[in-house]
Order: sequence, then structure tokens, then C-alpha cells
Amino acid sequence: MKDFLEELVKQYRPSAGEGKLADYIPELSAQDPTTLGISVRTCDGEIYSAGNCPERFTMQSISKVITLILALMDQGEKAVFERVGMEPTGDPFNSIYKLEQAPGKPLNPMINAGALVVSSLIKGSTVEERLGRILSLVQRMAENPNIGLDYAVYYSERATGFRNRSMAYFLKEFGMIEDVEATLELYFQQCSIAISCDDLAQMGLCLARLGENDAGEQVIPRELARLVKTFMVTCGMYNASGEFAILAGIPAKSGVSGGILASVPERMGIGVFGPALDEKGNSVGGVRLLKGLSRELNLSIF
Ligand SMILES: NC(=O)CC[C@H](N)C(=O)O
Repeated sequence: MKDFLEELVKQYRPSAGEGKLADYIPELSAQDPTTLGISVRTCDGEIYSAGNCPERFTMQSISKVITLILALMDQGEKAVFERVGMEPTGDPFNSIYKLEQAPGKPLNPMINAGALVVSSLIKGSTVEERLGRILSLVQRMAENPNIGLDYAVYYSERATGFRNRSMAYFLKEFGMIEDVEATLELYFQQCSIAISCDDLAQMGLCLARLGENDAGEQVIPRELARLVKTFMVTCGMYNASGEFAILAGIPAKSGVSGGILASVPERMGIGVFGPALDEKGNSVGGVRLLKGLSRELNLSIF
């Protein structure tokens, strides 16, 4: 399996040349575009990795999966889905234009507007306490107590996240968010949580096992593990989710740092990293790697 994964990485690494680093968060443009790495953890306890995955990269939009779980645990489905929808969007992840129209309810929790609403619903009296609760869930899913923030990326996005700020104020006007500044702080911080491919694979495995981690702890209620994997299929790769469902058929969530969290129910968790992105904001090499792996190992859930 290790050799097979190395072969796949070798095959898809050159495709990074077709992509581009996310530079609207200046710190992300310091990443090496030729990097491509993968980790796999199976339900049978096997662990494999291949390629070159850096020790840490930031979660970015992958954090949207975690905050959705936490908001649902905190507030329940009714309260959350009153403010954010369940439908995929054909628009880019950072699109703002639908927010001009009442009722200003974002289409789903995997786009930035929806994730801002979701973050505003996480309980805690300070941003610090709320971030601590997000981090704790990530650490328990990944079974790694050392996961923390990448402050350079956080400050970089905080200084340049004008579009997200605009979105949050639109949402405030429609009464979808109350404390805009606290929500933005929390959102920028959750996006800057630093993880590795191994951490992502372990998190994917936790979802694959309906929320139970290796230590046998039920970290996420079973029903929520099912629900977020469904969102990962329909909206996890933004406006490329349909094609990814057809060609890979694996619940997955990508982020603009180049990471992808993937979870094959009852089989395995997969973490991928390749920072060169396609025009929709998904890792070029990472997407090809997952499609290839799915084809070879018959991983499609459909
Ligand atoms: N697609 C992403 O990973 C987006 C996350 C990024 N922090 C942003 O808000 O723009």
C-alpha cells in the first residue's frame, strides 16, 4: 500500500504546475506549490503515508466541518438550520452577491457566509473560550493534544479578510449574526488551526467510524457524524462538489491552504495536502490523488 501511494503521488505531483497558491491570504503564498502528501488510516488500524506532507498547515475551510458539528451540539438542528440552509451552491465559496437578497440566509454551512453564521452560534462567553472548545474537538478527533494555532496565518488573514468582513456585516443587517467582530475573530482563528496530513486522516477516521475515536470515545454523536459527511458530499468541495462526487464519491472537505479531509464510511480516513489550487480553490494534486485512489481501491460510496 505504501508503494502504491508513493506511485500515485509521483504520478500526480506534476499537476501542481497547473495550479496556483492562494495569495489573498498573503502568508499562504509562502507555501511550496510542488508539495504533495497523503496519509491514510484504516478502520483495521493500518497507517500509511506517502509524498511530502509538511508538519503543519492551516485548516482553513476544513474547520467548517468542525464548527458545524459543534454548533449543532450546542444549539440543535432546528436553531442552526433556521439560519443556514442545506443546499449546494453553484457559486464560489467566498461569493457575496446572494447576501444582498432577503432573507440573507446562506445556502449552506460549507461556504464562507454559512460558516460565519455557524461560528456565531458556538457557545462560550469569550472568543478565547469558544476557540478553546473548537480546538478541543479537533484534538479529540485527531487524538493529538498538541494541535494549536498558526499565528502568522491568523494575523495575515485578519489583516486582509475584507470580503469576509463585508459578508459578516451583510449577515448582521439581516439579523443572522449578532456580534460581528467576535464572530470574525473566531472565524479567522478557526481557519488558522494548524494540522498535519496524519491529523486529517485520524479525523477522517473518526467520522468514518460514526464519531468514535481510537480511544473508543464517542467524540461526536453518531447522527451528527452522518449529517456532516452528507454536507461534505454535497458541498465540501464548493462548486466542484458534483464532479468530485461522481469521480471520487468520497465525503471530503477542502481548504485554501491546500488540505483535504476525506472520510470513507466504515473503511478509512484520508488526509491530503497540496497547496497549488485550481480556480475553484481546491488542491489540484490533492483532488487528482483522491480521484485516483478512489478508482484504484473502489472507495466510492455510491
Ligand atoms: N476556502 C477556504 O478555505 C476559505 C477559508 C479562508 N480562511 C477564507 O475565509 O477565505
